[in-house]
Amino acid sequence: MYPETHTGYSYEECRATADWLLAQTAVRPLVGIVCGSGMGGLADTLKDQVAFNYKDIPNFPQSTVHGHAGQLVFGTLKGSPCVCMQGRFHLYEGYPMQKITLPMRIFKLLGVQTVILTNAAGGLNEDFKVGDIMIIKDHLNMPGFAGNNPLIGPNDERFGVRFPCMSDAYDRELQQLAMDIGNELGYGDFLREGVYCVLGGPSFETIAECRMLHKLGADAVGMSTVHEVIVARHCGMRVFALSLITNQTVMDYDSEEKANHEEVLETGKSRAEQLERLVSTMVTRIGHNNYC
Ligand SMILES: O=P(O)(O)O[C@@H]1C[C@H](O)[C@@H](CO)O1
Ligand SMILES: Nc1nc2[nH]cnc2c(=O)[nH]1
Repeated sequence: MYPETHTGYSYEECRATADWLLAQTAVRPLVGIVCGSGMGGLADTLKDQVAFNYKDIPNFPQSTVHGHAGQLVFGTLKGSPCVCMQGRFHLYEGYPMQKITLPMRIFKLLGVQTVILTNAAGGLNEDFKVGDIMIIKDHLNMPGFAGNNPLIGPNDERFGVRFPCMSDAYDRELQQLAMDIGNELGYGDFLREGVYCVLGGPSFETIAECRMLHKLGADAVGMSTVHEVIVARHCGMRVFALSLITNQTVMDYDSEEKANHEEVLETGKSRAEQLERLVSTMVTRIGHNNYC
């Protein structure tokens, strides 16, 4: 009934992957973290690490992008048990959406309650600067408008309902917590909030596309996160996400600027320490069983 590309992995296959991982580590993570381009250093801050190469994990895809190491790292962040994806999967790598988002279901079956996602994004909001950290309050799912959603295909109720709500995709308590911590850490000058728009990539946007996305209400544009968020919410995990504004998108035909991946990775490096401090402080302050 459904084409092969829309069937994804079964509940039993996801369970087998999660059980394989649980058998090899004593860490029982309550928080799952996904590192964006150039932000993999976050995983290095975990203590008592047990790390797995993606190629060794049953059913896992491989990372093919520079700046995404391809390791799943278990450990503790200031005493809190976590699992961290040092490298994520993108549509443009050629994987079906069900494969890109498989790790969210594995997180859920490992016992994760809260997912923290980071990404590199181009700034569309003219008030944003390179190096700003944007707390994501909502998203525009452009591939979704064209009928590409990771939940297309048979729905297994053991993961979640057929028609999940997305008006509460980004947890408001966690957004407030991030804002409070950011202000305490003195990040007020570069901490923002806004709407993230996902496109398929890998080409960066044209000037006309950037102008259109801005008019549609997007503050930043990228190539990830949204599909993971949809699957994480579908299976009932709380979600917090942030974008590092690694480049300002080009909106002007007189501009000489050109988006490039090297700049993205450079900005990631230059903000790595602040980003790591924000995320690790959040992890220590997140309550579980749905309380903050
Ligand atoms: O994984 P993220 O969303 O951080 O990666 C962004 C989008 C592309 O993969 C890459 C472009 O430089 O960075
Ligand atoms: N689509 C898109 N993704 C990005 N990732 C980092 N910068 C950008 C950008 O300008 N556009």
